[in-house]
Amino acid sequence: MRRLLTAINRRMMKLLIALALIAYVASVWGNFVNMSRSIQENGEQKMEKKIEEVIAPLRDKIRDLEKSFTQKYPPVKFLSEKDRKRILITGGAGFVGSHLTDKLMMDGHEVTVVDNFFTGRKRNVEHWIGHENFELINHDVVEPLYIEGLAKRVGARLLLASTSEVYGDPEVHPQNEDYWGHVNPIGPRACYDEGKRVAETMCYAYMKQEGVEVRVARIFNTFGPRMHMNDGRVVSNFVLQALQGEPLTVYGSGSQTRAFQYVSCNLLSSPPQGNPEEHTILEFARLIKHLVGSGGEIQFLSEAQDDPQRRKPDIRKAKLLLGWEPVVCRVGHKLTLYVRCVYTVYTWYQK
Ligand SMILES: O=c1ccn([C@@H]2O[C@H](COP(=O)(O)OP(=O)(O)O[C@H]3OC[C@@H](O)[C@H](O)[C@H]3O)[C@@H](O)[C@H]2O)c(=O)[nH]1
Repeated sequence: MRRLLTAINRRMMKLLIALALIAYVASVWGNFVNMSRSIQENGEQKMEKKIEEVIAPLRDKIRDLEKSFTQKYPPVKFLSEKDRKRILITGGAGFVGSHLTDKLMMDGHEVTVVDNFFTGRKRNVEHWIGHENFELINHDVVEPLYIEGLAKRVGARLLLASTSEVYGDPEVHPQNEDYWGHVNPIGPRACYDEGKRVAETMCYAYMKQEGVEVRVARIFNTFGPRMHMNDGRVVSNFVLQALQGEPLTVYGSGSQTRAFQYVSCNLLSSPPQGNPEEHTILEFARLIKHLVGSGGEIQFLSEAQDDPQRRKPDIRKAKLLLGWEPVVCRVGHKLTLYVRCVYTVYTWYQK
């Protein structure tokens, strides 16, 4: 009996040991499985993180692309086939050109912009990219006669964007359409001034010889959003200098005058184009200083050679024949509107 019990106990012992062994192996195995699972999970997380890092910028790109597909364009008028014009704007991605592009697009015309992007910027017209009425071509129109030839071939009317610089340092004040100007042909400003004068000459010669319809707009000092910050003109210089707390650089005594025109006023077409509200450069410097509220002093530098001393457009003819006058910086509203316009540029630069 004792022997039987001992045998049973022994068996039980063996069984218990076997069970304990199995439990031990199972727990070791369980730990091993857990460990390898957590290693795997860790690895997966790391991998997921890496994939996410690679994918995130792609996802942003896709979102941008989707946005551009569903892009909302500025409101465009509907024009019938008969009234809708096909218009080519050379330099249409530049400062003035892009505002003209906006106006003509919103008026419902088909606009093709050709620009070599030397000074023009794609972002100035990017809000039209993809619109069915809009085309953007990167091309250098080196030869104005090419454009005149094109105008002749397709029977188009040609508008030349000329400048008040064709009057040089004027001896007639204010300057009207009939004044021939007073330009130093070998001075530092000559290339620009004479370049525009010869462009006018060629357009008129082409009109006489080939019967191409030509218009010339002599644009006076223009400012507004999309102006180049570093082109050295007085509006950009003063606004930037004031924003950076630097002295405002006035060339000469500052008694020379200009009549500044807000860019959108230019687009109502009439030669010459400008705001007949005349200010001295010193007044203008004080105005900017006051607006920006900077501590920058006014610094007088030496006078620029051949700098026109007085400039202001005579807009009587445009008013009489075309009913045109600047609407934003209108005469009579003096400083309030004028300040608002300068402020627009200031906020544009701040952006
Ligand atoms: O930092 C400056 C810059 C300019 N000026 C003065 O401010 C006046 C205006 O100078 P800008 O260079 O802005 O403009 P300008 O009138 O000389 O020429 C302008 O005229 C008509 C446009 O067609 C031309 O593109 C533009 O250059 C000038 O008397 C100039 O000497 C300063 O006193 N300080």
